[in-house]
Amino acid sequence: MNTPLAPVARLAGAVKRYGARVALDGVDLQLQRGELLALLGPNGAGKSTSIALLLGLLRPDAGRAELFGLDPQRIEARRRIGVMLQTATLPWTLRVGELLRLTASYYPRPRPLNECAALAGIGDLLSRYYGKLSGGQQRRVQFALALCGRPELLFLDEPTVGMDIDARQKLWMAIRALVAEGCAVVLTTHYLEEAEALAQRVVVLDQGRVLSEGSVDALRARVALARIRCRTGLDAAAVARWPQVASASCADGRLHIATASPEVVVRRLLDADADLRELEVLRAGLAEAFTELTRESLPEAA
Ligand SMILES: Nc1ncnc2c1ncn2[C@@H]1O[C@H](COP(=O)(O)OP(=O)(O)OP(=O)(O)O)[C@@H](O)[C@H]1O
Repeated sequence: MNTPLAPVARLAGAVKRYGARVALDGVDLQLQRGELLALLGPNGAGKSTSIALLLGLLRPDAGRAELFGLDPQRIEARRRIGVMLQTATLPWTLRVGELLRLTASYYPRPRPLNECAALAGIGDLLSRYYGKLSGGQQRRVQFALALCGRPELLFLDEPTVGMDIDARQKLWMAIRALVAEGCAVVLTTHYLEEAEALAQRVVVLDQGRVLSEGSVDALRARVALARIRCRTGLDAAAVARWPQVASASCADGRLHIATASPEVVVRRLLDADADLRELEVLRAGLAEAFTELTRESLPEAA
């Protein structure tokens, strides 16, 4: 019989307070080899604090944080991870190739420089000074630095902020290639389409607690919403008050509706507006599920 492998990262009942503020209130999460976990949640939910505990940058007030079954501050654990945080302080006066060689030298079994450059799409930037690159180019270099030690676990904290669409797509491809090699990834993002495109499992945090955990499909199913789009003269605010409508808003000249009862709402829309055009009914995406989940968790008084 196979013995289950120890998780590559684990928080168990993790509590973290900043003075009187409880940033994490008993969070459990686990990550296995080759798994991509998206950590989602509104601002202040506790995502960065969770990552800081797993990186050993902060210590939990109660509970445990482990990397590969070890204390995250142990060098044996740290050598096996790669990190791309939201802010990076790197020497501006070094060329990209120099930065990559320097960072790779800290690891016992680094990935060859050309391979890192190809994965991160920075082959043409190696002789440029880091400080003179654009924000999006700097993010790509930071990604190359995160993967150059051949990590078994990669932390990507909002990795594609500031990237154009092409750079984002290339980064997604590189992340998929790393996961296919067996690398585990913890990804935080506010772009829900990013989580949808990459994640096998999603953990939604809110106010320091795990609100939901499961596959992207399971999360969608839990919320069981559909999306309706159409061109209509109907007022979005009035439609939002219909009993079966979870939310309604106007964008790109169209009315966008989220509902658990699409058939009822479509019938009512067609009755209310004989000139209604371009009607579409789609399965809800992660964005609707996420909005619905975090809305449900608001206190009654709100
Ligand atoms: N150094 C600190 N001192 C005091 N409070 C803090 C500190 N860092 C975070 N907090 C608080 O802890 C809570 C969790 O913050 P955290 O940065 O983990 O959230 P987040 O989910 O990463 O948010 P964002 O999406 O905005 O990055 C918030 O209420 C935040 O205000």
